[in-house]
Amino acid sequence: MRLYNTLTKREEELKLDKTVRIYVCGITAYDYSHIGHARSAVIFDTFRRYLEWKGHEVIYVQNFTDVDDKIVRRAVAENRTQKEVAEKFIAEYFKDMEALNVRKATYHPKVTEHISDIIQAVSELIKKGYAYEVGGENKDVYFHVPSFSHYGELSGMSLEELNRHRIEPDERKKDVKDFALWKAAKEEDIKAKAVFDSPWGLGRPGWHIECSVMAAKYLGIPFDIHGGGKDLIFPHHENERAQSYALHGIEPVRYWIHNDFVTIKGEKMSKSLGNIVKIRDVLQKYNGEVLRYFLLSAHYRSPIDYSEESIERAEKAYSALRNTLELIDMEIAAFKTFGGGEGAGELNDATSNLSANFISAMENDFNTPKAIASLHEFSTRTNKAVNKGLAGLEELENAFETFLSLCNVLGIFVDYQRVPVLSSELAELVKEREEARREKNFEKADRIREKLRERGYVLIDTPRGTRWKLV
Ligand SMILES: Nc1ncnc2c1ncn2[C@@H]1O[C@H](COP(=O)(O)OP(=O)(O)OP(=O)(O)O)[C@@H](O)[C@H]1O
Ligand SMILES: [Zn+2]
Repeated sequence: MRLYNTLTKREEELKLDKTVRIYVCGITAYDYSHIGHARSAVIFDTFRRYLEWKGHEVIYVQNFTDVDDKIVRRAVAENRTQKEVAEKFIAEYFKDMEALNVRKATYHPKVTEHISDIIQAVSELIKKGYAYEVGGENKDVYFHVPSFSHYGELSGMSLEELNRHRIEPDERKKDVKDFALWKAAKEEDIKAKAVFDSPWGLGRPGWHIECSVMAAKYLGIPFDIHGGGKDLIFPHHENERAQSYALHGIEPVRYWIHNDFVTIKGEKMSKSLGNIVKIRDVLQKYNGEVLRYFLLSAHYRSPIDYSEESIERAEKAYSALRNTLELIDMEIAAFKTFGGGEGAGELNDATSNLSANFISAMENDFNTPKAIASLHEFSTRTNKAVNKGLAGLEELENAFETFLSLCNVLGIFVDYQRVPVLSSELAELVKEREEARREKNFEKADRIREKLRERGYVLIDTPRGTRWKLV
């Protein structure tokens, strides 16, 4: 599989062992999640599903930032604690993710549950000469950027550009680029109960150190893949790499993978711009799988623009795939109930093309829109073959299995309920009804239709005979 690596800035052949270790930055839990957050979650969940489908074991870690300025601000405004705010939005996040078929990670570590690991890492960075303390009773600790010679390589920023970014201004810093590993407690932090005891007094971790520490703890260093939205490349991932490299003395991550944004009228969806669409707002109107399909319908390294029209288009396309799945399944159930189904093998070619094209798209920088196009090509061909009565039982079963398993790789139709084979009693009724229709006894035909509906089946009349599905 080839993937674009942000660190080397080119596509590379992924070299993976049987076990693949992935870390993806999670949300800062201070508000409901929007569909920009959903994109990152869905893309990396799909990546995980694909690797598992290929036979890998995936250890997947996604953190929660549960202590941070924005959480503290909200807690103080609402007279609550940091923990209360974070716990609420973590629970809401899980609800949203469930609707999108985003599986739980192997581990979902939280910052507040790793304070002692973080303190240990910060102490070590000081000991190794990469970090320094400033201040009085409660101290700040900064990472000294000039002490790490590879700084800037991930984001590809020059020293000049880096010096222009005045993050965390503090005249006590030795260099403008230095960033916080540990932050001395402020009044607000104490109010929100967001402070911890440390060798530097009361305070809390800076943002970046959490990911270095939790990734190393759950995955070991180096690990295979680090993901996140592209807004995280700088400063978050640049700083994370610096910390981990300094701590472990080696390149900490083998492949850095970043997704582009969900935009709205061409602008990044973000809380600060006030143009967000919450996941749950979309779910009011659309099935979670439709939103998921929409998010996968663009290449992960291109922006995707959300609008009412674009999600509606996704819904139509999603339904077309679902209809084909059902069409195949109904045909299988009919053959299994009534016999017949010798086909000319017309579908076998469509199925093997589907497999080949889907895999080649995914292997080529995880091209989900191309993979989706291969599903639609298959769908068109299959609809034609089935409707013309050219598809036999064996080829249909083969087509069904392949099609569903590839859709499941994308995380759609994961709870698909098979169309059942009819019991001999119900099969007899269906035959009687066909007979009644031939005799133009529509009253009887309707009575039988009603009877089957009561038993949970909807009947569909086709030129090839009766088909049915679950109500
Ligand atoms: N519009 C977006 N499109 C795609 N991914 C996004 C978008 N906004 C955030 N992400 C990604 O979602 C994950 C969680 O982000 P985080 O909680 O830091 O966002 P945030 O800073 O609270 O969001 P916002 O940008 O709205 O303030 C990160 O991987 C981030 O890159
Ligand atoms: Zn992170």
